[in-house]
Amino acid sequence: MATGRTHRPATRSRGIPEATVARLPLYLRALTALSERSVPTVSSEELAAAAGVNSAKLRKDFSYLGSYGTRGVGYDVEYLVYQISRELGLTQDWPVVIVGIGNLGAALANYGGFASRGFRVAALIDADPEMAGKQVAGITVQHSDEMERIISDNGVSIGVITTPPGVAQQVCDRLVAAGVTSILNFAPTVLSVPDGVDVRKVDLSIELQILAFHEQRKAGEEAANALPDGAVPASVTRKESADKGPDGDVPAVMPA
Ligand SMILES: NC(=O)c1ccc[n+]([C@@H]2O[C@H](COP(=O)([O-])OP(=O)(O)OC[C@H]3O[C@@H](n4cnc5c(N)ncnc54)[C@H](O)[C@@H]3O)[C@@H](O)[C@H]2O)c1
Repeated sequence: MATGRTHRPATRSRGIPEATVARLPLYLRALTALSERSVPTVSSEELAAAAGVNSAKLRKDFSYLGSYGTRGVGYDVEYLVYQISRELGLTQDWPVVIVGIGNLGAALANYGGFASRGFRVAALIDADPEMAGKQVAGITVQHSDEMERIISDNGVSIGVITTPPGVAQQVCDRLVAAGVTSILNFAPTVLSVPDGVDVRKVDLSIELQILAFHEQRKAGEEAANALPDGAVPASVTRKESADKGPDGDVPAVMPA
């Protein structure tokens, strides 16, 4: 769901392209489901379908891991889970801090899925003195005055920003100065970071706007199909042209 990009070259240090890295979590999710059902091996076609990826792309991706499968048998599920987890750095514990413990920050803190994937919520930080000392998801919220000490004490390298957008850059700057080198940003703002810091942005409203665009297009196609050959649906034409950007050929999907 992350829609952002990382501030890194397209190829990682060990020669794995960024696009392959982005697909590894999809394979891992599908493989984990197979592992939970005690399925021992899987063909590239089955795994590609489960991960929603083209099977030729999957084979190419796995070749970067040095995993080629066995003809007629497929890939060993457990070994691939291990290989991908190792490649993604998930075989080690990653302490994470969440900054901004409002609706979203508290919901993320309460989400059990992070810990099972190797991400431990080490601290919750908020600027509101009323929030400091409160328990959220069994963790005591700490005041943002303590941010630098908390990051250093817990060896945190990943920070999650769920503050209002107006303060997100300032929070990001403090996180980076304190030693955080990866940021997951939920605030609808573009963050500037120095080289060596990765930022991923999650924005559900942009995802919804893209879906709205596709819904509108499908509705237009249905209306066109319902008309006799050659006729143009006037209302749809008007709506589409009104929603196009300045170039005329791109939808005006505005950032949140
Ligand atoms: N990415 C998405 O899909 C998505 C979805 C929902 C909300 N959001 C965004 O997430 C953010 C949080 O939304 P919310 O509904 O939880 O808001 P909220 O107002 O409930 O919570 C924000 C929290 O941040 C704290 N805060 C403010 N300034 C701070 C600072 N300088 N340092 C530390 N904490 C600070 C506030 O005290 C508050 O507890 C907003 O930017 C919102 O736009 C994103």
